[in-house]
Amino acid sequence: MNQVIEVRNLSKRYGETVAVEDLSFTVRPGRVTGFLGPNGAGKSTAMRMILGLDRPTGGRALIDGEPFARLAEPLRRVGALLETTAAHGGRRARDHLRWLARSNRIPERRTAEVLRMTGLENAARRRVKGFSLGMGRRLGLAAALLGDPAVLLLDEPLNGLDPQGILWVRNLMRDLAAEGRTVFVSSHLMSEMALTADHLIVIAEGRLLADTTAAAFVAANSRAYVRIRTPEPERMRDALAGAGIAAVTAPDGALEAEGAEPARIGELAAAHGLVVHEVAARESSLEEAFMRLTGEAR
Ligand SMILES: Nc1ncnc2c1ncn2[C@@H]1O[C@H](COP(=O)(O)OP(=O)(O)OP(=O)(O)O)[C@@H](O)[C@H]1O
Repeated sequence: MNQVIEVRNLSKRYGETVAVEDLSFTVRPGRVTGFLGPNGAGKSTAMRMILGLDRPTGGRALIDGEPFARLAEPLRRVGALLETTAAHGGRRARDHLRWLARSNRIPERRTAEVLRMTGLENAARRRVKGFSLGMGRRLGLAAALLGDPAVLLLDEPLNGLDPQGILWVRNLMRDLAAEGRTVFVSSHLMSEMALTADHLIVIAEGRLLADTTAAAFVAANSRAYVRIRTPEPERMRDALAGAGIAAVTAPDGALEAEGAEPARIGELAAAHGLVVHEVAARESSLEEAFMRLTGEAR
């Protein structure tokens, strides 16, 4: 079993709306792959097609070389958490999992294991309709883990979780990948994925924008610079240029200089008799880089 998710020229249209357009990528085991895109980018639609819940208008998605619909006992091969994953509200958490286990010939003792893994032991006998959003997500994860699957697809698993819950899910995903599983997780937050994912697949408006390691994305998109505020920006810019330091003007009129430390800039200002109101080392955020990248798609 190679545990690879393969998406080839996948497209989906809803009437006039293009949800996914000619998307191709491969998701490999042993690492967390983040599936990133702004709201409405087509992440959920692509995941639903991989899981055989939506029919593509073009292309195909394969898991272990087969369409999901052809996998025998799918819960034992692929665990999925979708934004719409729901349990019957009147059911108790444990009974919901037992019912799922029975339908996939999964031993009943596994339900206690996944309830423990997801921190729901004490809620096992509670009815699902009384669950908080975070507990519902935990129950969804418990269901995804039930069949001990080698492939996991998680659609926005961090939504609705408190900081503790976010940390817990992040560690869980990393552990699952370290065990050699394929972990494919969608998010609209770059900052979150930079902390969790080893590899990134970025889409906007249904199209692929980047397929890269998270480290390469961070290196390519984080920019260190020094922000300088002065009443004489033109003279400051000349002084910087004279020292071979390039600077650009920010929308608020401050200068942003690259390739020099704040101390060097302070010394230059003093040497030229320039008044400065601010000299600060800054780094552009990944969220900005992500917005630039996905914004350019428009
Ligand atoms: N059943 C549907 N009928 C019509 N249009 C749909 C349907 N499902 C999705 N769409 C449209 O397809 C596009 C992609 O939606 P999708 O939910 O896949 O995006 P997403 O990246 O998962 O966004 P989000 O982060 O908001 O969940 C959107 O324009 C959406 O309105």
